[in-house]
Amino acid sequence: MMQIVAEQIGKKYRKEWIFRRVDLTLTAGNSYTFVGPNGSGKSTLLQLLAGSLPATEGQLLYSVAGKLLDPDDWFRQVSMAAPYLELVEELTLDELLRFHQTFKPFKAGLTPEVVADRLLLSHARHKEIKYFSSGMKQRVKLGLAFFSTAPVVILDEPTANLDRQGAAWYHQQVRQLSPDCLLLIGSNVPDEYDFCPNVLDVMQWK
Ligand SMILES: Nc1ncnc2c1ncn2[C@@H]1O[C@H](COP(=O)(O)OP(=O)(O)OP(=O)(O)O)[C@@H](O)[C@H]1O
Repeated sequence: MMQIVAEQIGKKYRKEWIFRRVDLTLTAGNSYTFVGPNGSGKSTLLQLLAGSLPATEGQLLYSVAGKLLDPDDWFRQVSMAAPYLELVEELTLDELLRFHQTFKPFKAGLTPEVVADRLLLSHARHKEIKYFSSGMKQRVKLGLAFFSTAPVVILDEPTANLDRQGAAWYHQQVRQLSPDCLLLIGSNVPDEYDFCPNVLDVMQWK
């Protein structure tokens, strides 16, 4: 079983501590939402937990069935969607899905064609991502996270840019995630995490 443990982690930018002494044990099969006001550190903490930003102090551990993973292999465990993570704009949707699949496989039976269909974007398969609307791009980012085999799914502001239909799609998909995955959300919108029993306020780590 996948587990992420944070021991006394802290992050400092220049002279300002964004958070300190964060102790967490995040276990597969659960979802956790990090909440807090704008600028409180939700995105920074999610990027640390994803292993994509280094901590200033403390230690982060990834383990599977009690066995520690090499930090170089963490990225394989994680699929992350966030407004600040860009898609490759020059590719068509079809090309992007094929490219993505080469380093993060989709779940069994999900071909790029099926994924495009699940994204409600079959009509846009041959359109370059740069011509997608912000809501279409957001659906693609979420889909790459939802449909990959990575056991850790991290969603920062998942319904940003989504219209009502897009938000309904998000709710439907997030509830269909495998019960064994570890889901981490960063949010200020209660509707985005109404299904999530573990809500953690980042202000406690100031
Ligand atoms: N690269 C950086 N250099 C300096 N300061 C940074 C950097 N990235 C983030 N910060 C600061 O860290 C703090 C936390 O930012 P972060 O984006 O994690 O907050 P957030 O809770 O996700 O906010 P929001 O709800 O607005 O998305 C902010 O004060 C921000 O200015």
